[in-house]
Amino acid sequence: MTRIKICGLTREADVEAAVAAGADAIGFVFYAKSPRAVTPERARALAALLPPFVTPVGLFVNAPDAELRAALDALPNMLVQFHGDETPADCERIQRPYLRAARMAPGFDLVDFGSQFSSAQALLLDAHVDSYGGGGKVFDWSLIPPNAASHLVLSGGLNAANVGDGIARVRPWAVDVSSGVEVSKGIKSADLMHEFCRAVKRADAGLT
Ligand SMILES: O=C(O)c1ccccc1N[C@@H]1O[C@H](COP(=O)(O)O)[C@@H](O)[C@H]1O
Repeated sequence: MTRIKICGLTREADVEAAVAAGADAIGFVFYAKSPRAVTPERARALAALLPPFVTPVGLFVNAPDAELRAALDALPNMLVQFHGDETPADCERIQRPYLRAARMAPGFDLVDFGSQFSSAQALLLDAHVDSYGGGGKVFDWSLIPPNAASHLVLSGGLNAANVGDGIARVRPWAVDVSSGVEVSKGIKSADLMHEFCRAVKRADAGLT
């Protein structure tokens, strides 16, 4: 079963629709330069809507310690997604389970990256974009070496039309989507989230 993370939520209605669609994890972006950024207070209010077994995930890009700490304090059960240039020591210092984003491009050594971040719960594979992420860009999945990590989260430009192919080819532990279920940046579409989750279930059933 492929787990589903929907990232970059900013509105109560979108959180409720994502849960209804079947998301296993909901991402909150704590990166001020992102159009999807939320404050710790806002994320806490949104995360309060999550039922049991749906995980809040906090996304950070090279966050100063004080910002990181404020968000971690506001959401004590949040899984952390490091999406910038954080070192293994930066990631381990917070003493929380974390995902480490790898920005995939030709020549990137994912096996070496994975061994540096062996304490990560999973590697999240995203396309290399100047803005760090959320760019809706698909990377070349053939860049993923076999056995790159025990748990991979496939992301980068996924949508209902291509996620089945991604699952069939990469066999990830989870998929992560942001722009592919949006009507505009930070504003999700309930219909697109449902279509995306249905496409994942179809792929899991071998129907694509
Ligand atoms: O969503 C953002 O604004 C963002 C900003 C900085 C780093 C990562 C960001 N989002 C993550 O990017 C990937 C791919 O998103 P998309 O589906 O291609 O739009 C995903 O993991 C988001 O969590």
